[in-house]
Amino acid sequence: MAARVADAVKVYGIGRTEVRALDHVTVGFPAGRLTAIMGPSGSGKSTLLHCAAGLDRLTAGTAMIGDTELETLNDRRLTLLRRERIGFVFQSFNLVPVLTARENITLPVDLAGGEVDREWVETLIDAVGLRDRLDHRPTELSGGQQQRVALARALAGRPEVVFADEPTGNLDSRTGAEVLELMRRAVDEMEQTVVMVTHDPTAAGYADEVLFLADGRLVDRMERPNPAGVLDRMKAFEHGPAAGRAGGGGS
Ligand SMILES: Nc1ncnc2c1ncn2[C@@H]1O[C@H](COP(=O)(O)OP(=O)(O)OP(=O)(O)O)[C@@H](O)[C@H]1O
Repeated sequence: MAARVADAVKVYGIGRTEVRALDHVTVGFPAGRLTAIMGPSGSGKSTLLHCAAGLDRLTAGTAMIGDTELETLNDRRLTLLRRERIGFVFQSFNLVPVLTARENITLPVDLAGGEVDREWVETLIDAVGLRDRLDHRPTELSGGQQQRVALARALAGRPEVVFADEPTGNLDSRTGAEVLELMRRAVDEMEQTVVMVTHDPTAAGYADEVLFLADGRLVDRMERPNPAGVLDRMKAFEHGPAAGRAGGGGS
């Protein structure tokens, strides 16, 4: 497993304002696969992604990247682990506005003090189709181009796993499809591992497996998903997880 959580509990707030965002979730994210996390709004998708990626800490349970238990790391070592071993893609691209596309792509590796693998970066630049936009700053790029920069940036350090939170949430469907195809290629052709939160059954259709959350619990999973099947399963969950289990077909 590239990453996993075991018996993961995340509670926000205390007393009357307490929200149990993750309620004993155990799940692994296999290396060399694209896993999608779906579920209704508020079901804990982003919380699971953030805790698995070391952006936030669990209240109880364990989160692991490879063989490293994140609970054993202090904040400084957790930051280093994120820099050195994880790639991130966010809905809002999160590029540095004053840097060019090329500088954005190599920034995390530069920050980690690592050697930039020039050949690999050139491969990524061609893979995401940005060769003719490298000297542009983010404001001079379309949303789809910005997200392709963000994806190349996430992959630049050959991370053990890329975590993507609604990577196509700000893109139209055609541009979103381009980004999803690139994530698929990163897995199939570059042996990368991607974990993606999405609301979109079409996006989930690019995954090897879809995990379904409801009320902070893992309620179902689907191998080799197709968008129609994912949509059906989602509709069932909108009427409660019990309905989802009863109505969902095989996985
Ligand atoms: N920082 C926080 N403080 C308090 N409650 C929070 C915080 N972050 C999330 N929550 C709550 O935890 C629950 C799970 O939130 P989370 O963002 O993980 O859900 P989600 O499935 O990603 O939702 P969405 O699809 O709407 O983004 C929700 O009830 C949310 O209101």
